[in-house]
Amino acid sequence: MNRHRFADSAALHAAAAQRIAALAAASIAARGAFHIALSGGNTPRGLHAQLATLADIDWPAWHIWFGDERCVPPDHPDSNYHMARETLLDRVPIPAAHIHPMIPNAQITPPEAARAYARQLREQAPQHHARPALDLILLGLGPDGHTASLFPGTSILDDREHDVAEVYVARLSAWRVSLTYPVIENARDVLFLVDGSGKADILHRLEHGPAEGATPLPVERLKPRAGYEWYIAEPAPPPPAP
Ligand SMILES: O=C(O)[C@H](O)[C@@H](O)[C@H](O)[C@H](O)COP(=O)(O)O
Repeated sequence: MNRHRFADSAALHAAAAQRIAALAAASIAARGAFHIALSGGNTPRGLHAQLATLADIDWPAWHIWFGDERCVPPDHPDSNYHMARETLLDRVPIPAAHIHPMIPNAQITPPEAARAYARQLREQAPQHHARPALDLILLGLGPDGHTASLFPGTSILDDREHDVAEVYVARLSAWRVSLTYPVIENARDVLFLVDGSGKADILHRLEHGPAEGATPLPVERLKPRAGYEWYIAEPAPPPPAP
C-alpha cells in the first residue's frame, strides 16, 4: 500500500490538495485536460477548501465527475454534488460544461441517471481499453469497507458489465448511483482519502490483511491498474495509561 499518514485532517487535506494539483498539472501538460472524479461524504469538504485556495491551477482544463451520488435532488444537503458546489465548484472557474453531476435534476430516476452518466462518460471522458479512463478518482472509505457506493452485500459488487450502476443500499434505505469496479480500476490514478476517526479497525485490516476465510470487503476487491495511494489522517494513539 502506497500510504501517507498525517497527524490530523488539516495536514491530510493540505497534502492531498498538493498531490492532486501535481497530478492535474501533469495530466494537462500531457493531454490538455484533467478528468477527476470527486468522492462524497464529509472528508472531501476540507480537501475542497484547500484546493480552492491553490494558486496557478488551470481550472478551465479540469473536468469534474463524481464517483457516486445519493439519489436526492442536486440542491439537497445530502447531495455530493451540492457539497462539491458549496466547497469548491462555486469558488473556482471551471466551465459549467465541464461539471458532470450524476443526479442533474429532481425528476431523474436511479436507473435513468446511471444510464445517462454512462453515456456521458463514453462521450466526454478519455477511454482506455474501451472503458472510460479518468485521470484521477478520489475515494473515501467507510468503516464497513465500502468505497464510493460499493457497499457490502449489494448487487453492484458483481456488475462488471456496466460503467455506472444504480444500487439500493438496504442498510441506508436509500438508492445510490456509483461508478462500478471496471471504471474505478481503469483510472490512471486512484487516491483514497481517509480521515481515520472511527476507521482504525478497517485500516488495520487493510494493512494486515483479512482473517483467514473472511469475505473480502468491497474495498479489498478493488484492483486499480495503477495501484492506489492512501492519504490517511490518523489521530495519535492515546498516551499510555500512567
Ligand atoms: O457518498 C458517500 O458517502 C461516499 O461516496 C462514501 O463512499 C464516503 O466516501 C465514505 O462513506 C466515507 O465518508 P467520510 O469521508 O464522510 O467518512
